[in-house]
Amino acid sequence: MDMVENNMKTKPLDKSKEINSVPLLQLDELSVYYGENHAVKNVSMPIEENKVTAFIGPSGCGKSTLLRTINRMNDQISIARYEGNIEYEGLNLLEKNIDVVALRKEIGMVFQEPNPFPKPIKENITHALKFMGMKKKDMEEVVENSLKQAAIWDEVKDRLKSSALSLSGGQQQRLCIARALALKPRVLLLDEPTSALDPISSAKVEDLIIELKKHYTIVIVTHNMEQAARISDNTAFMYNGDLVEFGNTSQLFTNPKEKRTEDYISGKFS
Ligand SMILES: Nc1ncnc2c1ncn2[C@@H]1O[C@H](COP(=O)(O)OP(=O)(O)OP(=O)(O)O)[C@@H](O)[C@H]1O
Repeated sequence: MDMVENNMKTKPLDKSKEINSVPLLQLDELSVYYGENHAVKNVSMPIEENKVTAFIGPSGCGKSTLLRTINRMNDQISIARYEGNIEYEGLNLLEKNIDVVALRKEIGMVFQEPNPFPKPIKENITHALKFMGMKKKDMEEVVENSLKQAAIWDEVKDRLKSSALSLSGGQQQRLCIARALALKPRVLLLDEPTSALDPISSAKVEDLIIELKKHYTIVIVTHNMEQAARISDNTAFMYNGDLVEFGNTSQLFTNPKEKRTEDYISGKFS
């Protein structure tokens, strides 16, 4: 996908936080400010391809800000500004000339509250495809495939013309995931995608995330440490804007290197 006017080279990266494979995204000395508030402080970490990376940490530590910076959602906040690099395919995604619309197709996002359009189920998928000029017969295939990938096809295939708002919260969230998948992203950013759902719906979304990582790279913000332990391969623990510890999830949960990580995962503070 062509996301820039001119191809550009990024400066050499700090590889100190790198893990075994070549990462799809590399965050390098990334800082995000809201006015004077330094919300994310010099974060460097890799995001591996076809893995689930979880961001955990107490409320206000900068998890969502970090997530939203990856596909430039924070551009919509006038007082937000950032420094550093997010390297992806040889580009720095924070450069001004990045086409953020193309970027958000390639790095899609699903939010905490399911937010389907108040339109028929099928139109939730086809809405963006129409704008992209896709032919009707190609759309049928994309609708079916993306609903199947989001593990909701069997539940909706006979009611595609019903309003998306007639679905349960968990079904709505899987529809939102299908809507993001229809744009053929490489990366999915999930901001607490199960926190508004009941346990059964949450479990379905967790199963779906594990299935989706075969084809997509997933980054998830979660307050739920059991969830991070269950579904993620790598975990970043943040505290007060700092990346305190990053590493393999089972290692971080069973043998954390930092005292603050240990205190957080053992429930000494929340
Ligand atoms: N739109 C905004 N405008 C100004 N400041 C913001 C904005 N969004 C977040 N912040 C500030 O940035 C810091 C980090 O917030 P952020 O929402 O990223 O944390 P979080 O770890 O995701 O929290 P939570 O778990 O409660 O969602 C906080 O100090 C917060 O007040």
